[in-house]
Amino acid sequence: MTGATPAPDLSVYLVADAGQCADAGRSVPETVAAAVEGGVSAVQLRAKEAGTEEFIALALAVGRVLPGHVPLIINDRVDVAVEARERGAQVSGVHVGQGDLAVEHVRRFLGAEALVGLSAATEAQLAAARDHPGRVDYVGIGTVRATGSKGDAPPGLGIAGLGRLAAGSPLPAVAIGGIVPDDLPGLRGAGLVGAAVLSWVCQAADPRQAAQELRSAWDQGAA
Ligand SMILES: Cc1ncc(COP(=O)(O)OP(=O)(O)O)c(N)n1
Ligand SMILES: Cc1nc(C(=O)O)sc1CCOP(=O)(O)O
Ligand SMILES: [Mg+2]
Repeated sequence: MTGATPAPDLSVYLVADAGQCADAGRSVPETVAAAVEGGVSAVQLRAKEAGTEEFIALALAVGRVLPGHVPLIINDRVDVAVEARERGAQVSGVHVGQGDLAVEHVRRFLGAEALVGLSAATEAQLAAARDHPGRVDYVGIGTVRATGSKGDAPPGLGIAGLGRLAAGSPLPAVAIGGIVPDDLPGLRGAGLVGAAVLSWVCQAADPRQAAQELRSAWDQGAA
């Protein structure tokens, strides 16, 4: 029997930022393991300051603490994703922004089965993502509100504005930027397939509890 690969669960999507984990005094694998216990369903590894070997080692270490059903997505660096896979890590895909390596090249390096995410913050970018020859699997739309976690983040759209953009997107859309648990029922109700979060988890005193709050808020949005 054949069947399409099931769509990954991006509902509570941790963007594990190496800088923020370090600032909080925790390793990235420690943060990720706690967050997965708390209910995170997808993990993106973001390490803006890391050298290439350091980033690959981090991907291998995070891969070791992730259960098989939680996809590991690498931020920006296709080379890191390819090499981490080569060394045995289960890397599901890569997330790129508008200024990063173009999706068709990401797809060429990672293959048809890979999960490729693209940031999109306008109707034009969403339309381009939909028609992209490299096939985009999901879009990340931001920001919900201003955030200190990304210097060049797009302006805050609010839940309603973000929901309007997502409603016009045929691709599954994940929200990002300034998200806290109280936002999740509204985002889910507006048609987003998930909420991507950095600081709420990475800077939390207790990342497991922070993730649990996100999980129960998302699940509550189904009621
Ligand atoms: C899920 C998700 N959405 C958007 C982004 C932002 O990506 P990008 O615009 O490339 O910015 P950086 O994260 O690379 O600074 C994301 N990472 N994840
Ligand atoms: C990585 C990133 N991308 C954004 C976008 O809008 O594309 S906002 C953002 C940072 C989100 O961090 P926090 O959850 O701490 O606000
Ligand atoms: Mg990027």
